[in-house]
Amino acid sequence: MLIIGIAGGTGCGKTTVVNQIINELPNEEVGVISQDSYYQSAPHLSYEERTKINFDHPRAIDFDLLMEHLKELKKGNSVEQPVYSFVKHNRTEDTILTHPRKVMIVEGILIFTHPDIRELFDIKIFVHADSDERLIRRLKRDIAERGRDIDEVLNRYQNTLKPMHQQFIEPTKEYADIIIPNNKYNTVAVNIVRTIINERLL
Ligand SMILES: Nc1ncnc2c1ncn2[C@@H]1O[C@H](COP(=O)(O)OP(=O)(O)O)[C@@H](O)[C@H]1O
Ligand SMILES: O=c1ccn([C@@H]2O[C@H](COP(=O)(O)O)[C@@H](O)[C@H]2O)c(=O)[nH]1
Repeated sequence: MLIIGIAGGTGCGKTTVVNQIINELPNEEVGVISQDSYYQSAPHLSYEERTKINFDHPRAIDFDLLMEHLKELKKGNSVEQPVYSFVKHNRTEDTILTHPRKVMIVEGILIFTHPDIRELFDIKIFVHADSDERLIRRLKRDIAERGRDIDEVLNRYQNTLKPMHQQFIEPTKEYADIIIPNNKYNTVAVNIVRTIINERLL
């Protein structure tokens, strides 16, 4: 199994890049795991309390479960990937049965901060977009898709997202084998990664 890690700050375009990469690849050969599915479950907290969680700190992620699932997939076993609700800020009751594939792509803002998880990646890719681009994209996306308003996004950006990005996410760029500039859609980079995957699938 080839495991590719794709990291980068919120709004840099990780999910979009992954979708572009896997589009046109046979879906029985390539699977995706999203770090977002592994936000800690917090059913004991009220909605109000959950809105105050710092979701951009590594402790917000259930890395133990993510590690366990990646190891199981590597062994050839299927896992139940949790489903997370950004609207409720909580893990849902649902899971997605995820089967091992020849190529597994793992994407998320903090996946390169965890040394043992970093070790599992055969290829590490960091997607870069400037912080103003990322903020604009995040504003539009979170208002359109994640039930937020402009104040929520800007407050979170100033209070946690920006400092956490600088402390935890940006420094992990140094672990990357490939850095994809993504201020604009980068079809050349997407095609290069797809070529690498296709070679593995031959
Ligand atoms: N290169 C790009 N140029 C303009 N908009 C983009 C680009 N890549 C992604 N987007 C848009 O920005 C938003 C955030 O992208 P997304 O892929 O969800 O980022 P991430 O997964 O890194 O948070 C989405 O609405 C997406 O359509
Ligand atoms: O309940 C939540 C959990 C996370 N977030 C934010 O999501 C991003 C990471 O997801 P991307 O898809 O990479 O943008 C992170 O910056 C958290 O702040 C949230 O808003 N609510």
